[in-house]
Amino acid sequence: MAAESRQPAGSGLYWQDIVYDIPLPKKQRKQSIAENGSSNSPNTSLEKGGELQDPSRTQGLRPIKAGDRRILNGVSGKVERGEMVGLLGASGAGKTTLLNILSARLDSTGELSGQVLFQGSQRDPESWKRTVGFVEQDDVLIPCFTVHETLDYSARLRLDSSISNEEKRQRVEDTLDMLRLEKCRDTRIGNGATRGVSGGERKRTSIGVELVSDVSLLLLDEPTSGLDSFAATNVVSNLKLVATKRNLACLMTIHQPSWNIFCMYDRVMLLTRGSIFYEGPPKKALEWFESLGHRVPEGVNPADYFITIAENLEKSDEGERRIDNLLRAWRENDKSFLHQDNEVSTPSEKIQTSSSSSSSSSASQVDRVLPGDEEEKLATLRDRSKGFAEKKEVESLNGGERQVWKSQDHKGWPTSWLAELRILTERNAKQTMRDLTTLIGSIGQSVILLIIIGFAFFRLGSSQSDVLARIGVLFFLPINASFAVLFPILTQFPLQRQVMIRERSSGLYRTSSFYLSKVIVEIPNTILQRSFFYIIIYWMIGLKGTASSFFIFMGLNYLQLLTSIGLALAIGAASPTIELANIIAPLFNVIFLLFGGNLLPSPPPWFIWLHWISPITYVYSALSVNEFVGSTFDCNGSGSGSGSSASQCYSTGEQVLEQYKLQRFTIGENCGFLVAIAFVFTLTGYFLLRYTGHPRFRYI
Ligand SMILES: Nc1ncnc2c1ncn2[C@@H]1O[C@H](COP(=O)(O)OP(=O)(O)OP(=O)(O)O)[C@@H](O)[C@H]1O
Repeated sequence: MAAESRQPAGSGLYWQDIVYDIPLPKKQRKQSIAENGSSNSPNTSLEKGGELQDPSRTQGLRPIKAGDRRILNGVSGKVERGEMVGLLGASGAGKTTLLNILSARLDSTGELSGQVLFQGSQRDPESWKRTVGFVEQDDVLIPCFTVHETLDYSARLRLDSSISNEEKRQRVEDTLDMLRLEKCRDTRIGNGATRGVSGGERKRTSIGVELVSDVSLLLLDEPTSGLDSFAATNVVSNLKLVATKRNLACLMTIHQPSWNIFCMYDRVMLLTRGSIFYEGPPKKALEWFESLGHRVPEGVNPADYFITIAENLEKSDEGERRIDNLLRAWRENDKSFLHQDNEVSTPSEKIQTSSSSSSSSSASQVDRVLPGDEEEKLATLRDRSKGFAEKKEVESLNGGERQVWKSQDHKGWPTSWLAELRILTERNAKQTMRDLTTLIGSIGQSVILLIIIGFAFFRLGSSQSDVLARIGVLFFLPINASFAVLFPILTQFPLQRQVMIRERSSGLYRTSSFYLSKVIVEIPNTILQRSFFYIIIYWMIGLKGTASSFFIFMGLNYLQLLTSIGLALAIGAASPTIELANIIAPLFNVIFLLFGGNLLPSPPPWFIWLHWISPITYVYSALSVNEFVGSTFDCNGSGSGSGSSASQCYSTGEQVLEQYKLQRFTIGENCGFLVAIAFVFTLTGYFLLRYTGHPRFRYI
């Protein structure tokens, strides 16, 4: 394949002959395979559509297989250090897919080929995550933190432990300054529920999160989407400044930019149907398209116009021919362009590249890779590109403007496991304490239930009806705790999990330190919140009342809280969204409730295991043993005994335990089971998080 022999090299990111095919939807796939014979045959039905849909024929790329759809058609390009390049195209053109391929974050669907080189070599999976900054379209930030705190945590987690705290603080200040975030440094990020920074400030904060470390390459997916034109211009002009100052290679996708923004790029790449139809300085695009007969009408934004003519919105044959011509013209130009320095050749003339796009024009010496597989040419190319990189570095230092940060070793983890744990625990604790809605909601719920349960079972005595009330309340308390613990954790965990996935994609920390920090914060938080409930309810209800039984009551409830925290973390780890978590959580609670008490006197044998894994089984049993052993009750004239009939009387607590089969295990044994269940649930959560929250990379 052509790509194998052409190896570009340079100071930035290069990609060559990227081809990406995905399977068609099931029905169309079946039909396509049926028409073409087998899934390994070339997709002839696509070829009938014309040259446009068969890039493999003209470009020497692999053919599209039956049942597949081509998303990217042999796309090549580059971004040099210090350069800001815009990737434009209509919706569905393949911009995000290309960005995902370049950042190595493409999912495992589809067949991918081509080459991506960074600074002359293939991307090294060991260091790539920390070399590239990737700003996703949707900001994943923690709403309760201020802009400064967000960047500060990012710096502490991203920067090497060899960098002093003072320098880390300085980098945060520099980043705030560079992205013009000074004015809102102490404003919270906010979300739909609480007002925070503006959309543009939020986006610049997301960019700052990546920039605070010394990434060499910044990829951004639609950083201006959802912003008004002022905020969008602001974001792009800031990025331009940062790319120059920090000598960053910066590539961003953008949808419908204003002409003003369009002209800010050093170079633009226009994409349609997975193929490039223009690449070069933005202003030269006017001449290029005019030479093809597409003069921008008066009053129309040229950037919009270029994208529109490469779309067949009218769904006509003429539209198809127009797109065909645009792609063919660029492909033909592209070939002659391979041998040009600083020039964009049009079919009718050669257009000298403007000197204003200095970085791209110098870079264009290595812009296109020489055809053929001659090693000598390749070596020359590498030398030229390295010379270019060195020259730029010297220029930057002489200029004094550029901000050169001490480079880190991008391999391995930035900080030690203990430092990760400390920073993440601090961040988690702060987040939990600041989530006032959840905190007030949980406390409010506890107070209401305290009043209702407390008065419903107020000061139980020793009558037979109070015996049943005691049994009832000892079953109800763990059930209530299970619901009360699960939901607050699950309202926070999915967002934290999302942040974790983003941060782990940048190689910031290990899953174990993140997860342990969560456990460390949740245990005291839950225990503190629930303690006042247990203390008050114990005395309101009038349970046994001895010191030892009170402390055992508290201890047993705490152990049950640990099982609920473990369950919440396991559900949260497996649920990508709050919605899913809120569907799964009640399911477990209801199952544990149903099989954990006396609701089913004899559970079906094939469900008996649910009885044994339910924490309610053990806590209910232990609470009952704690309450009833040694207690005596009034019979009020009814006969004593251990029978189950309503007329029978329980005169001792032991009779109650026997009747309800609650004395199978001692309190100590029940505690052992609860500890084991809490441990298994928590550990399951860890493995689920490791599996579901594992960032996946795909290199070519
Ligand atoms: N894994 C996938 N499964 C199904 N379709 C996919 C997949 N990946 C990409 N596509 C399709 O590839 C095409 C290009 O998608 P991509 O997201 O790259 O477009 P885009 O140019 O970024 O569009 P937009 O500006 O709307 O985000 C779309 O038609 C999309 O549906």
